[in-house]
Amino acid sequence: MKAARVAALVGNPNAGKSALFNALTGARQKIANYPGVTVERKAGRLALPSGEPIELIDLPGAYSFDTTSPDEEVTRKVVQGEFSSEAIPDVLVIVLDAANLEQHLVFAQEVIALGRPTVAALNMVDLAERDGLVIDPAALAQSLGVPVVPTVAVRRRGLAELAAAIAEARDGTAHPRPQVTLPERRLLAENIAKGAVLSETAQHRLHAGLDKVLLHPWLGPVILFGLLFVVFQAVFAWATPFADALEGVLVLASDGVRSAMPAGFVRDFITEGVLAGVGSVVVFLPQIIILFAFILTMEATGYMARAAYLMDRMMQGVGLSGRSFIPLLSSFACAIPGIMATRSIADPKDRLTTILIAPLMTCSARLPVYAVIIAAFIPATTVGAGIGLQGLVLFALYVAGILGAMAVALVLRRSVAKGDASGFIMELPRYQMPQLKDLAIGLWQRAWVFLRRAGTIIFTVTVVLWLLLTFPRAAPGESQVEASAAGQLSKGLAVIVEPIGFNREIALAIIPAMAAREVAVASLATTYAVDAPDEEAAAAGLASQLSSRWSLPTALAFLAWFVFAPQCLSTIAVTRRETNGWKWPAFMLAYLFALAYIFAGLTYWIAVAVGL
Ligand SMILES: Nc1nc2c(ncn2[C@@H]2O[C@H](COP(=O)(O)OP(=O)(O)OP(=O)(O)O)[C@@H](O)[C@H]2O)c(=O)[nH]1
Ligand SMILES: [Mg+2]
Repeated sequence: MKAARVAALVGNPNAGKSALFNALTGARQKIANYPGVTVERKAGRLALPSGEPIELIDLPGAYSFDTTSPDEEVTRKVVQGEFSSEAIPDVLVIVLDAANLEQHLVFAQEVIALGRPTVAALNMVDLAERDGLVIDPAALAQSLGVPVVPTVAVRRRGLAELAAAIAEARDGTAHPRPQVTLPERRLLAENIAKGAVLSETAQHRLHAGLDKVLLHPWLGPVILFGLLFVVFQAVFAWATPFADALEGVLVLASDGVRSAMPAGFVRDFITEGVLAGVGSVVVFLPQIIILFAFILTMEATGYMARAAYLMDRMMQGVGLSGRSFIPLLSSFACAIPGIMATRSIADPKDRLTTILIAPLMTCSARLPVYAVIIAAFIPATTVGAGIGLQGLVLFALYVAGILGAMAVALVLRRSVAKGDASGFIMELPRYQMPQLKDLAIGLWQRAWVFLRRAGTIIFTVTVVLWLLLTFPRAAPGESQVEASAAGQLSKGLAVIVEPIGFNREIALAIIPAMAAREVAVASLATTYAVDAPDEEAAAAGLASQLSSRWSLPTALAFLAWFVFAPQCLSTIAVTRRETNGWKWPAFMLAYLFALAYIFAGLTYWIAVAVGL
C-alpha cells in the first residue's frame, strides 16, 4: 500500500473549494462569491489524522471535463494526470454546494466515474439549512458510491472528518464505472438530489417549483415574452389618465399665461418654448414611472437574473453570452450605464460587440418619442382579447430594436469582432418579495433623472431652438418657420430626408434630438406652436397637431428612424472613452444612421405602396 501524496479539490465554480483549501491548509487563497475566482492550480500542505502530511491541490472550478476554457482545462489535465511534470492525484475530493446539489451532481458523476479514490465534501450545508433544505449525507453516499462528509468551510466545520475520509479513501480501491452521457447525468443528478433530501420547507419547495416553470426551456421564454408584453400594455393603458391630466394642466397654464400677459416676446417664449416644448416631454413622466416600476420589481424579486439565464442561449446564438444581458438590460434605461456595465465582460470582442449594439436597446428617452407618435396615429382600440393596439405597437418597436441588435451582433461577430461565444453559467439569487421602500426610492431616482433632464438639457436645447425658430421675424403673410434661422438651416437636411418621407419639421427635429432624444418631441411641439396660425391652433396638443399634419407613412417612418438612430452625443462620448478612441464611436454612428435611413425609407415606401 503506497502512501497518498496528493489530493485534489474538484467541483463546480463557487462550490467553496478555495475556502476548504484555505481551511484545511491554512493558506490564503482568494475566495469570492462569484464563479471563476480560481483560475490556476494552487498547492498546500494538509495534515492527515495520523499526522502524515499530504499535498492538497486547489483547482479552478469546472462544469465538465470536455471543455474549451483554459481554466477548466487546467482542472482536467491535473485530474487526469496529463501534466508530465506532475503526479496524478491519489485522492479526488469533490466539493458540492449543498444548496445547489442537483446542479453540482452533474459534474460530480463525471469525476466519480473516473473510478479513482474519491470523497465528496457536502459543503455549504449551512446555506442549504437556511434555505430550508436538509440533506441526508448517508443517502447521498449510498447513491454516489463514495463517502460524503458535510462541511461548512467558512466555519471550519467537518474539516477533521474530511481529512479522515481522505486518509481512508487512499487505502480503499475504486473501480472505473462507465461514463454516461450528459443528458443521462442530468437526469440522474435530479433523482439523486431528490433522494437525498430529508426535509424541505414549503418555501424551498415553492422556490424550486417556480424555477422549474420559469426556467423551463420553452415555457420560460414564453412567460418572459408574455410578461414584457403586459408591461408595454400597461405603459399605455395605465398611464393615459395621468398623462391626460398632466396635459390638461399644461393647457390651463398656457391659457393662463396668454390671458394674463401682454402679447410679445416673453409670452411667446413661455407658451411656445417652455410650456409647449419642455411640457410636451414632461407629460410622459407617468409612462416612465410605470415602465421602471416593472423593471425594478423584476430585479428585486430575483426574476431578472432568471431572465438573463433564459437569454443566455439566445445570446449564444448570435455570438454573445448571458454576460451581455445585464449591460443590454441597463441600456433600456439609458445606453450610458449600459455601456459602462460592459466592463464586466472579460472577452474584448464580446465587450466591443455589446457596446456597439447597446444603443439599439430602446432607452427611456425614446419612450416619449414613440408614445407621442403612437398617441397621434394609432387608434386606442383593442385587437381582441382586450389587447390594446397602442401597447402592441410600442411592444413591437422595442422588439424591433432587440431583433435589430441581435442581427447586428451576428454580423459583427463574423466580421469586425470575430470570435466564438463563451459559455456563462450564473448562480441564481433567491426569490424575494420586493421591499416597497426600495422600490419607491428606485422610482423616485428614475423620475428625478427624467425631470432633471427636462429641466436642464431639454430645456436648454428647446430654448435655443425656439430662438432660432423665432428669428429673424417673417414678413407678414410669410411662414415664420420657413423664414427663421432654423428653417433656413434645416433646408439642406430636408432635401436629404425627403426620400424617406420626412417633412421639414422632422428634419428640424432630428438634429437637436442628438442632444437628448426627447428633444425630438419638444422640438416638434415648439415648431408647431410657433407655426400655429392662431391661438386656438397653438393650444391644441402636439398629438392632434401631428395627426392633422402628417401622413401615416411619414409617422411610421419616423418611428422606424428612432428605433435605430440617432443616438445621443453622450452615448458617443462614453463609447469613445470605453473603447479608447474615435474609431468605434464613428463606426457606431455611421452604421446606426445608415440603418435608420434604410429602415425609415423602407417603412415609408412600403406603407405608401400598401395604401396606408
Ligand atoms: N456560508 C458558506 N459560505 C461558504 C462556504 N464555503 C465557501 N463559502 C463561500 O462561497 C463563496 C465561494 O467560495 P470559493 O472558495 O471562492 O469557491 P471556489 O469553489 O473556489 O470557486 P472557483 O474558484 O470560482 O471555482 C465564498 O464567498 C465563500 O466565502 C460554506 O460552507 N458556507
Ligand atoms: Mg477557488
